[in-house]
Amino acid sequence: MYVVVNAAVSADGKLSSRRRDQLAISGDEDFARVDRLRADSDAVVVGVGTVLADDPHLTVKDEQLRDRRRENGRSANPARVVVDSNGRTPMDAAILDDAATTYVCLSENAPVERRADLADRAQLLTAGDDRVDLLGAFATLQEQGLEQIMVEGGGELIFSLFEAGLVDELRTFVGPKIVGGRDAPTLADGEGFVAEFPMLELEEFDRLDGGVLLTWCVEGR
Ligand SMILES: NC(=O)C1=CN([C@@H]2O[C@H](COP(=O)(O)OP(=O)(O)OC[C@H]3O[C@@H](n4cnc5c(N)ncnc54)[C@H](OP(=O)(O)O)[C@@H]3O)[C@@H](O)[C@H]2O)C=CC1
Ligand SMILES: Nc1nc(O)c(N)c(N[C@@H]2O[C@H](COP(=O)(O)O)[C@@H](O)[C@H]2O)n1
Repeated sequence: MYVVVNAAVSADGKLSSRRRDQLAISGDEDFARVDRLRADSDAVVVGVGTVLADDPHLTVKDEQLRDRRRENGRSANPARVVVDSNGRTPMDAAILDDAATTYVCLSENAPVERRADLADRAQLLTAGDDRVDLLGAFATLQEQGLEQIMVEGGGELIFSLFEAGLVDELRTFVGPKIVGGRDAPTLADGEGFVAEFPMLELEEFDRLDGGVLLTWCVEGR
């Protein structure tokens, strides 16, 4: 399995504003790059915080990219995965439509009624007692044949994935905007590291959309 985390941050490192609703940081060029990365992936993963905040669809937008996937014997869209300990994904969430297979990763704590509802629209997998155990969940996704994984956020999930040692590559678009706010989400939130910080090696940097795309490899992976 190879895990790429992709996110867009403002020049001051925020994923969105303190209101935690969807904020366009990328421009057209970067959104097109993200679409190509989705098209190259077997699955696109987000945390339930992103589902509740953004209601993302997580599909490939460019028809030619979807056609190319079909020509290669793949589904038009990659699978979608939401990490959701208690089954909080709303039944009318865009990721539960029939545009792609969706996996909901739950913990043992998820109420039976929520499981029953979600099972109508998604494949359920369970890992962890109170919170999703990411190592367990990602191992199950790999058993399902999902090898090339793209993670789109948000900050809580990205931190936990680094903590679990699951990230191979980080692609960060840094956009020309200041958002500010001590409570605005950043690329890696969670509890934060105080020692044994994950270290990165810069592989590439490219100017686009008035900002910069940074491609980092995680040391030791
Ligand atoms: N600019 C960008 O590229 C992007 C921006 N965003 C923005 O980010 C914000 C959402 O981010 P955020 O609030 O951090 O939410 P996340 O999408 O990171 O989801 C976090 C939630 O996932 C669940 N979860 C389950 N297991 C774990 C685990 N092991 N580790 C971490 N989380 C786990 C938790 O909820 P529970 O306990 O209920 O399971 C947790 O609260 C929004 O404002 C959105 O707009 C999001 C994506 C990309
Ligand atoms: N790459 C990127 N740039 C931004 O500026 C963003 N706000 C995001 N957000 C992510 O894209 C998801 C929306 O996907 P759909 O268009 O609905 O398919 C959103 O939930 C974030 O994960 N990404």
